Amino acid sequence: MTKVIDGKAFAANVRAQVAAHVARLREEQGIQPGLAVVLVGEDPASQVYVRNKHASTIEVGMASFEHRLSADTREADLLALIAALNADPKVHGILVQLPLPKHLNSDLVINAIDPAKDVDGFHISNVGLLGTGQKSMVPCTPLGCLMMLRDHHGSLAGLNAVVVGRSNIVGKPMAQLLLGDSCTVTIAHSRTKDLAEVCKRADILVAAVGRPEMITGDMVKPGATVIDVGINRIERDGKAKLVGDVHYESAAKVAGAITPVPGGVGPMTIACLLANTLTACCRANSLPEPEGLTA
Ligand SMILES: NC(=O)C1=CN([C@@H]2O[C@H](COP(=O)(O)OP(=O)(O)OC[C@H]3O[C@@H](n4cnc5c(N)ncnc54)[C@H](OP(=O)(O)O)[C@@H]3O)[C@@H](O)[C@H]2O)C=CC1
Ligand SMILES: Nc1nc(=O)c2c([nH]1)NC[C@@H]1CN(c3ccc(C(=O)N[C@@H](CCC(=O)O)C(=O)O)cc3)C=[N+]21
Repeated sequence: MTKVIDGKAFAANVRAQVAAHVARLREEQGIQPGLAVVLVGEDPASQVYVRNKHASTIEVGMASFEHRLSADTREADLLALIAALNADPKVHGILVQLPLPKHLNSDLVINAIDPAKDVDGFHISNVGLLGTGQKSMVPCTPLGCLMMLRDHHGSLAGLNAVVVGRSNIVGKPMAQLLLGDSCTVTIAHSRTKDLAEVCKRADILVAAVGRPEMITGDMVKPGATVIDVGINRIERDGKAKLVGDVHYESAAKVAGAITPVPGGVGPMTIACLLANTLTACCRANSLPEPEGLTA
């Protein structure tokens, strides 16, 4: 029987652990973790996502600071806001929603965030720390995937992992985390030859491509664990629908375990954002970090 990995339930459990830790921090230390989210422009998908994040932040007892800037915001003004958030002791985590409008240099903006407050783990310092196996802030989506994989497999050591996609926000950090857990890692991308054959070797197959239902059952090794990171809004039979990068129906027939979309990786991403904010707050105050919520 194929196991459906319930990311929604898993995420609820992570959020409950975060909430319990936050309550203790407030009672025992008088400290409230705070998360600032910066949204530039009016991309509708980003707006939904930012609203969800705000609600979850409040729900676990953290302070939420939202900054909505117009699409034509000047780079200097965005950098000034980041400098103010870096200096604000009530803010322990800063997230700048991506993608940014084209006239803004996202590398420059991300690298302006204090690495200790970079709860996305995108700052060059955190990328370097992760790559060298040092303590860092770990990107939320790959961290969520890792938590589900560890829960399902116990040890990942020696397993063949294939990550399809090499973006800085998902594919590359995912590969680093799997390597950190001693998988034999392959990173596939748009120039990979015979993608089906490469995927078919995977005990763990992570799809982060951004192409609706591209990974089909015939590309999956029988019994493999399939993690679907994709979030694609498509129209089918005249209705709007959310689908992953994996063709769920055919892949689920072959896989040993699989994450659905919605209800898989997405909810874990938000839960890990809260976990990272809590971790950042504990580090900022030289307090013990939450256990089981970091990589
Ligand atoms: N659930 C969640 O929390 C999150 C979900 N997402 C979703 O995950 C998906 C990936 O996001 P992201 O990493 O930002 O996307 P990017 O567009 O930045 O990267 C996509 C990657 O897929 C590769 N790719 C594209 N086409 C093919 C192909 N035909 N065969 C093999 N590889 C291909 C690209 O290769 P190349 O480098 O050669 O161009 C690239 O490396 C999206 O659907 C996104 O919405 C993203 C973040 C969080
Ligand atoms: N700086 C930055 N950090 C990010 O982590 C980041 C970002 N920018 N830009 C956009 C992507 C995308 N992303 C998602 C998070 C949660 C869901 C999520 O909760 N999805 C629900 C469905 C939600 C729905 O119905 O729309 C689910 O899969 O069940 C989706 C997508 C984070 N991203």
